[in-house]
Amino acid sequence: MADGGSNLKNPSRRKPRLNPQHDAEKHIQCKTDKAGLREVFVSSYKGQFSISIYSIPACISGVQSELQCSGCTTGLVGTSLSLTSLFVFFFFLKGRGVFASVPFSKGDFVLEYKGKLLSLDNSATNTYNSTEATFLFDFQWKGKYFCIDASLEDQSLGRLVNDEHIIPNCKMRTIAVNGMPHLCLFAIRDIMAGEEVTYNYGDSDWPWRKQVHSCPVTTPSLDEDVDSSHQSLLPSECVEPSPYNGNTVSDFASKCM
Ligand SMILES: C[S@@+](CC[C@H](N)C(=O)[O-])C[C@H]1O[C@@H](n2cnc3c(N)ncnc32)[C@H](O)[C@@H]1O
Repeated sequence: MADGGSNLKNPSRRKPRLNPQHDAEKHIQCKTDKAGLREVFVSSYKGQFSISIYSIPACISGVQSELQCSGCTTGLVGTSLSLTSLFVFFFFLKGRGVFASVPFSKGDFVLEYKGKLLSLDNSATNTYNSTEATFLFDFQWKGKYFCIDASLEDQSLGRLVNDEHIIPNCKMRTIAVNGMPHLCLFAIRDIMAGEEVTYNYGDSDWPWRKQVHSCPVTTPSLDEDVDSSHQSLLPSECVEPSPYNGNTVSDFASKCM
């Protein structure tokens, strides 16, 4: 019987799967995002809004139906249900997110969280507004503290991946290239085409997590996970400056070979 040229019928002719670590290194060096991912603005009502109950933070001004955070622009707009209550409902819009347009397998490299690498050793003072601060990712590497500042709108996708602390499909790990750390997302389970790429932002009490989940699921884990998190940006902290006073380290990335 003719095999029709199908790789499915002849496994030896299938393209070998790239080692995920090498795949990550290749994309870091080429400074490109992987094919098979796309940016989507999450704007429909179908599960894209979360409803949070939260005490009224100091940065909120206004009364009753027009409460609005003076510093935040990430969808932090809410309506007071009761003047006497310390609680208010907020409707959070996720904004942009990253979706897989092809399937990914458990273990695959998915994306790099690109940005400026800042170190506590560097002395320049950076200040961020509340929106920019949501793109700062703190992590430890070789016993030192670093931060990836992804606040610049650079068209990269890693900075647009949203938080999911119960059933994330990716986990952040550090990958060293040319002696410098890079933050990369790897799939911790199979990801279907059409699924949103997510990871756990860390242990902060993020306001959008206040929604009720009826079916908690245990999160699978990988070794060598990075001990890291986005900087906490609770409404009451939204004008706090970044603790990082670092110079930009921008010359570590290799040119595409
Ligand atoms: C690093 S940015 C992610 C990209 C962002 N969605 C955007 O459009 O720029 C982090 C911000 O996304 C939003 N976000 C992330 N995960 C979310 C979630 N699960 N629910 C609601 N908003 C989320 C919050 O506004 C958060 O401050």
